[in-house]
Amino acid sequence: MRGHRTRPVSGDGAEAGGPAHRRHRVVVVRRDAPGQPHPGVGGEGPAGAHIATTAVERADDRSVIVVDNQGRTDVSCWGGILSLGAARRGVRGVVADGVCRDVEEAREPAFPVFARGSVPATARGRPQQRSTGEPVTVAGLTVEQLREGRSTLDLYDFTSPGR
Ligand SMILES: O=C([O-])CC(=O)C(=O)O
Ligand SMILES: [Mg+2]
Repeated sequence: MRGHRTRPVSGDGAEAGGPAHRRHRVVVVRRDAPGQPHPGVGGEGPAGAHIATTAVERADDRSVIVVDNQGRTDVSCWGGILSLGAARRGVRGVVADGVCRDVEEAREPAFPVFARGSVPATARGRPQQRSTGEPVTVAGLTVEQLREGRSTLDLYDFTSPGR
């Protein structure tokens, strides 16, 4: 991701991965392209939840949240309230293919935010969240959320010991 201009905006970058022995899962958020408002999937459209709040609700201390805002830099896709909510749930960090705001509000909970930079412009009333939990392509990489009961070994077709 660094090679694609995503950089640590808040927190110690080394913290985002956490201890190597822990199994992390990824909660992914996909946003619509600029100028293409989406009617919403599963109640997450214009009348639905604010950006990434569903991801925060679904995440826990094994989670890294990935936000696909298609590299958009004119409006944020992550902010201080989201950082606070995610930090309280123990989320390990967020990687946003876009920009964030309220960077200083992520510092106090020491919540790691990786983004393309920061911008003051709120996401409120701007592009709408399309879905949570569906695969996304971020900086050329497809990121898929692990389903309950699956481990990273399954992604490589390895069999977990004892199965
Ligand atoms: O509206 C936004 O861009 C998000 C925001 O400020 C926050 O989560 O605090
Ligand atoms: Mg804010």
